[in-house]
Amino acid sequence: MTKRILKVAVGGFGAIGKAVAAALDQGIDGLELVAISARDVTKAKAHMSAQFRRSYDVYSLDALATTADVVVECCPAHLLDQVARPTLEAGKVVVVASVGGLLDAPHLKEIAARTGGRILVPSGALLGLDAVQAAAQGRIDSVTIITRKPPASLRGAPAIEKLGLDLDGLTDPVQCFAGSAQDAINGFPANTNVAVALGLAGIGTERTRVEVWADPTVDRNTHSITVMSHSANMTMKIEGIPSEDNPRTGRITPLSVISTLKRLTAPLVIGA
Ligand SMILES: NC(=O)C1=CN([C@@H]2O[C@H](COP(=O)(O)OP(=O)(O)OC[C@H]3O[C@@H](n4cnc5c(N)ncnc54)[C@H](OP(=O)(O)O)[C@@H]3O)[C@@H](O)[C@H]2O)C=CC1
Ligand SMILES: O=C([O-])CC(=O)C(=O)O
Repeated sequence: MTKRILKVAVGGFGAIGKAVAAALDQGIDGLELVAISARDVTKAKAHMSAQFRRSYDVYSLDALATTADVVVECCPAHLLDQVARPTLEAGKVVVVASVGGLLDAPHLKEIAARTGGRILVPSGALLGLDAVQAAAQGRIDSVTIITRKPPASLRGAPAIEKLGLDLDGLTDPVQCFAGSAQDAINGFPANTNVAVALGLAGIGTERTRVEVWADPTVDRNTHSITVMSHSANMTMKIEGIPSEDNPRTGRITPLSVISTLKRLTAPLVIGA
């Protein structure tokens, strides 16, 4: 019997999308890149012809599902629905990077339940979601995530604009937010997807406590997590190196997406 090859499309060609597409272009057993989506099509084609083994078709976000079995969403969060809805309506798999966008789109889960489509959320820039989900099968008492980022990684966040914080002038760490993951994502839509993922894995985004710090003393996107539960207490920390393309996004995030894609066809799955 021949192994099934899954056709993959990548929606968004920024820090995550380019890295995921590049890995697929290099060749991953069981997966085939068939299309990408980009806002600037000319730039994307130039990138592919300079950096990739071959060039791939460029589709609009909402058309990716017509050509692929699995669509990777890695575009700005407000476009999540354009990628995910048609993919799920077709009963296919969407891998979501903009996890925060899921909070505004409960209908996506309903569509998936109706059609047999699936929404997969990789660990992204976080760690330990497997253990948090295991603990959530029993009783979790509290979940806290403290995010410290180099000031440049927070540039453009609506909460920073609202605070009027001069990120370039910071010499000491400044707490920019304390509250729930549900609220954090509104102020930091490109910085607290991890907090939303943690909330969805554990006790929900309302009960998951978040702090965000602009910290000129760190050069990594640092997330420290504490979970108190009936089965285990956890303290976890990840120091992600910001990517060259987009300092808001750590280098590990596209690697996490690739790991999720590989597990779709792998004969042995660890940490499932
Ligand atoms: N789950 C997690 O742990 C993490 C999640 N994220 C989230 O993942 C998402 C992607 O992140 P990242 O790759 O860093 O973001 P980038 O901004 O680097 O890339 C997004 C890409 O989408 C493109 N785009 C914009 N509009 C369209 C459109 N209409 N059609 C096709 N493409 C479009 C942008 O093009 P252009 O640049 O030309 O506008 C850009 O290239 C974000 O929502 C981010 O917040 C990020 C880090 C961690
Ligand atoms: O890379 C990171 O540190 C995480 C991030 O931006 C996010 O969760 O949105």
